[in-house]
Amino acid sequence: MLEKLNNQQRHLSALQNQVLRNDTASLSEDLQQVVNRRRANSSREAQRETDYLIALFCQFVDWRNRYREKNPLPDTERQEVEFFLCLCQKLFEPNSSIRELLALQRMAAFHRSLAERKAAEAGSPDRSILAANAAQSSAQQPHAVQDSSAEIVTDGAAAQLAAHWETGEMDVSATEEPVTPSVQDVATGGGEQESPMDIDDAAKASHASVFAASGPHHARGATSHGPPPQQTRGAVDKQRTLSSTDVVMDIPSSLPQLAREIVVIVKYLYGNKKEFRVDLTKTVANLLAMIESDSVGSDWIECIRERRKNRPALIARADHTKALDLQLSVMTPAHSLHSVFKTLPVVVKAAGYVEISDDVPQDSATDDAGERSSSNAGSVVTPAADDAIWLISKSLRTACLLDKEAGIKERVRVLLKAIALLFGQTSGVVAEADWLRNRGLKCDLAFVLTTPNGGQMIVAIETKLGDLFNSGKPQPIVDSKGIFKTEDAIGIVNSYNQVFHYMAESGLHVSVITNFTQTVALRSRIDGNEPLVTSFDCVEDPSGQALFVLPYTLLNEVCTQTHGKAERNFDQHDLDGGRAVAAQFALSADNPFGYEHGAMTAQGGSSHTQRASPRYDRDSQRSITSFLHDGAAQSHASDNSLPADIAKQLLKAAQVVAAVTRQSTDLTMAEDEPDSPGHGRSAMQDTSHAVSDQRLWMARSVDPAAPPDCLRMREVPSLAAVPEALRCKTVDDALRLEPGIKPIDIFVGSEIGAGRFGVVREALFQGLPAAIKRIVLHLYEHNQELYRHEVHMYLRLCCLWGVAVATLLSCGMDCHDSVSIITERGSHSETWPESDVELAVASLKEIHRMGILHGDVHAKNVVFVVKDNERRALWIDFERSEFSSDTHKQRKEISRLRKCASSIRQKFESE
Ligand SMILES: Nc1ncnc2c1ncn2[C@@H]1O[C@H](COP(=O)(O)OP(=O)(O)OP(=O)(O)O)[C@@H](O)[C@H]1O
Repeated sequence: MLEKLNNQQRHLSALQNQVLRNDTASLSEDLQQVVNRRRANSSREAQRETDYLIALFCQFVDWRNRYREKNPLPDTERQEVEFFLCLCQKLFEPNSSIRELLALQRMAAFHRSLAERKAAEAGSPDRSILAANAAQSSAQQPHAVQDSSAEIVTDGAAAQLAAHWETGEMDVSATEEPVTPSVQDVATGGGEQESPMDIDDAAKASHASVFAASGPHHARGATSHGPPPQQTRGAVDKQRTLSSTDVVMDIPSSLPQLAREIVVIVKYLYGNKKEFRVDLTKTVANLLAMIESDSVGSDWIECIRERRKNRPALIARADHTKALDLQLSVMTPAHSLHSVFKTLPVVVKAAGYVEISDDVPQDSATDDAGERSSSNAGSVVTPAADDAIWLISKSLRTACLLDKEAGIKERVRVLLKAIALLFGQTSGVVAEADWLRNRGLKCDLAFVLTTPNGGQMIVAIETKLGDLFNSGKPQPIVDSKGIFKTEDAIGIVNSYNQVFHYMAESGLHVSVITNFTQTVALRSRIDGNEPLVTSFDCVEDPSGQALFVLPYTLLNEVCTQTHGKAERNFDQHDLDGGRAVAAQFALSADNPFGYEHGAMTAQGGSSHTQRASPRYDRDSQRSITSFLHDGAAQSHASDNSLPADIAKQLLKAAQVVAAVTRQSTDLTMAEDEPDSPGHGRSAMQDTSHAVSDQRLWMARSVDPAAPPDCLRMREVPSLAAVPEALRCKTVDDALRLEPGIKPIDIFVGSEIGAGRFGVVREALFQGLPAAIKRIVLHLYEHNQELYRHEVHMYLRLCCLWGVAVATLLSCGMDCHDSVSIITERGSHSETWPESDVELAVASLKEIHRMGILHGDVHAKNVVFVVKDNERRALWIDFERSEFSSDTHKQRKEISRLRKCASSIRQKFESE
């Protein structure tokens, strides 16, 4: 029997090594599947690698921005932290070695059980067999596992890294290093271990192999030497003792691959090899030390204990910059979602805050391919360890697309609960489901959970909306022409009500925006367990570019009431009516953004209707207003009336549209006008724009002296543009107008500029006035390069943000095939007085002092802001900037600026 087990074990050793070598020919079917799937994924992943890197980049920038708020310029240490983030992130990637890890893990678990059985049969562990097996497997596959230290470079090895820099690859295939024992070798006490080991020793050694990377290794090469295995063993004794229930994860075996990927990312981040001074040894050591020490883990465990004591208190974060929080909060492309959820126990273990045991029955969660989740093998988080963690792990796996059997409600509910547990309070959510869909994930609802540290995680759910609101019968939400239908919109709203209800149950603070075939934006705010969801917002954005938060309820009400039938499709008028009300809200004196932002939003909303599109001309605006007018009027029709408060809202909304779009010169309608007898019917009957009713709100003739629409669009209306009577004075006012509406993280407004890259729009980014430059990657082959360059330069100039350079608020992968650069928004100087010129010159000099030439000095690339009562000139558009301290070129840039400014001034004066 012993001999049989021994043979089996040997066989497994061989298999495992084959997995590691990607030699699948003679693998068992099971393992072959794992490897094949991994390969398939790799190619798919490879296709989106660039996008993914950009997405990653975006996250890093976000993170870095926050980090740098408190810290000055980047230095080696910080780069290391970023590296650490990369490493964390890469652990999740399907095409990283995670699957291999899982396969290994499974193998190792199997090994352990074999060994245990063997030990049980023999009465005591037969150490010699373990040692013999390991020695044999080691002999069979001397190079099966690369020495991870080969990839761990020290500063001294930077030159060697630089040699690989051009290709962005590290050669990990050949090594002359002594072989680090494979996971199995270690698990079986093998390798060059001479003294026999028991199972715990094996686990220890296994863990030690994890820590092999944390030693003071050197990169391979003429001057570097890997640590002899004996040294690694020496480190073992210092490690904490692990029990036999510890998951055996051979992180070092995956490090070569991880490190290679990370090198690509860092290359992406830093571009310039001279700046690359990352001590990987230290970085990896940090990561591993963290895993080992449980330092992060203990924080978490404390938090979770707290939470358990005081349900449903939210988990307070001990340190948001570390471990799991980071790992899970790094933007997770949809594709990786599966891995995240499937491997959560492993990840949890990696964060070192939960015991993982294979003592409990294995979970039967299945993935969408119907097979057993590989994360189950040998590693199930026990409820005993912590029920919260257990719930998280289990729910995420079962809820997120993995368990087809569970009812949708259950899935959503469990998922949200799990998220609440995991993230505690979440906020600020913007997602475009299309973005996910385009990347191969079918989903109806996408959340981007913003964790307290600002990281984000996309969670996608295929809700089959119909299931939620129509007793399991799916309903199309668009008709054959792709038009969004009213009754379906109602259904969607109802279904989201359900979702929001679950959120409320979970104590989440979540806003949601999601895209359907046509853009649909929904949002809700939930406070504690009291949902404040009384209405939803819905908009179809014709450009497909913008996200707006608009009043759905009103829209729907207006639509059905005015047109009689619910089947009527929403059209632009409906939507614009919605925008008008949103504008009204935004203009309210108490809107959370303050007036200025609100005005911008309002302008964004209303000027949206003004765009050059044939449907957004002045006539269209007129008809919008008429439409609202009619709606209000209809409320007073004898048998089909709108509630008075809705009518009032309509009135206000129309007035705001008129006011904001400067068509209100003869605005005479008072708020109580709809009460006038006879008003409604006639207005309703005559829906043309030329209603000769004196109550018509539109200016009857367009002021010929008024600037053309395209110019007007750029103006931010002043508060004075909104009649006093129309302004909301209190939050209650605003909420009464449109209950439930609150600003969200990103408002994208009208176009404010255009360049080679694409279109720049005004935006509100987390309440700040911003400009979002959207770059469609496929439009121009160098777009990606330009984008990277520009972001890179912004980063280089981070110490001048808000002083001489516009702050880079965010950047990264956007929906569709585009990337965005979001910067703080300023305004151009119209007349370029001498004082502005001097400000701009001073800012330019600051940039020069940083060793950078702007490269595209032009008046349009300077915007002005007022901060601390001080006017500042901020430079934008760094796509053509370059590193140079050439004083001649610097002088040239300054004189060019002066020339540009003075010609604009002269032109202005002559006009
Ligand atoms: N932060 C900002 N604040 C205000 N306006 C901005 C901002 N960023 C960009 N814009 C507007 O958008 C225009 C185009 O932006 P930018 O120059 O960055 O784009 P581009 O595609 O690189 O243009 P170009 O081809 O001219 O280099 C600017 O001239 C400016 O009017």
